Amino acid sequence: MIHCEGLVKIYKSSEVEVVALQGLNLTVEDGEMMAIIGNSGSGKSTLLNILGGLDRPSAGTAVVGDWDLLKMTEPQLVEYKRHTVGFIWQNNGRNLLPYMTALENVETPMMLGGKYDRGYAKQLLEWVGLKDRMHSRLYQLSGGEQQRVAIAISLSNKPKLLLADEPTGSVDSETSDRIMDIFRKMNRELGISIVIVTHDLELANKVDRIVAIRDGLTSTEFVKRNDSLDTERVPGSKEVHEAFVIIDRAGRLQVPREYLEALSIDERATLEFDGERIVITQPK
Ligand SMILES: Nc1ncnc2c1ncn2[C@@H]1O[C@H](COP(=O)(O)OP(=O)(O)OP(=O)(O)O)[C@@H](O)[C@H]1O
Repeated sequence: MIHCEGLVKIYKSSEVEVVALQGLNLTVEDGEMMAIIGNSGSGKSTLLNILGGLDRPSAGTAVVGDWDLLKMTEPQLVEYKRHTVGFIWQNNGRNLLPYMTALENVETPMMLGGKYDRGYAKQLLEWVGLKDRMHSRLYQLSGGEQQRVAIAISLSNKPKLLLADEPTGSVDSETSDRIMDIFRKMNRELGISIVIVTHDLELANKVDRIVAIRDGLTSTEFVKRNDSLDTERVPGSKEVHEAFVIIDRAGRLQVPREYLEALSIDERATLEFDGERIVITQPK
């Protein structure tokens, strides 16, 4: 579904240049539900905005389905946003119309996209648990309910890929669980690929794969250890993820800063290979 290689994003203003993505690699399979984690400023939103067609990459490869995000013309970008991706923000106020009902809020983008389908709009609201509130105006709904309307809207164009930037950032833990259940259901039943950006490790643990971004590069990947086990059916089971460091085609990997600091390794290190292990040490 997603293939990024050597992806670079540079923000330029008159005085400064910020390299937000420095050659990032990421692959997401069709039908996968995964999370991206990373510290503030690591480049998570930049990546999501590029994948959502809201921002243009500076260099590298970024392909989503059949679309090449570096080569797309403006009209193709509009087409892409309209039919291939759905987007959910933490603060969805900018998408929702407060004096319209939940149903009208879902129907409006359908009309703009030329695919009006009232039955499907109602079905979406039912899926997100708002069957009884679909005729309520937005300002009459709680923050969590509004977030669920935003999820219904993001699915209104029947996207193949759903991008969610901190989707549970402003709701309580019960609503957060509910939102994750909805994502899981959409992923399983509609086969939508889902990428969730989050600070919340609890949330990230509910997906099969987590990719950590550090300084604009994918650094570590965590894969659920026993993904053949349906953990939802095993009460009290803890989901276990195994950590892998990501190595790109050129053999580059990111060594966690705390490891380097603990060994006082600065610009150079010694690399030894003993036939089984590669050992990084401080130069003698
Ligand atoms: N429009 C912009 N102009 C200039 N610099 C930007 C712009 N947007 C982001 N940046 C910079 O790019 C880097 C990555 O920002 P980004 O918003 O992608 O990080 P993030 O991981 O999503 O952070 P957070 O978790 O705080 O949202 C940061 O150094 C940020 O200051």
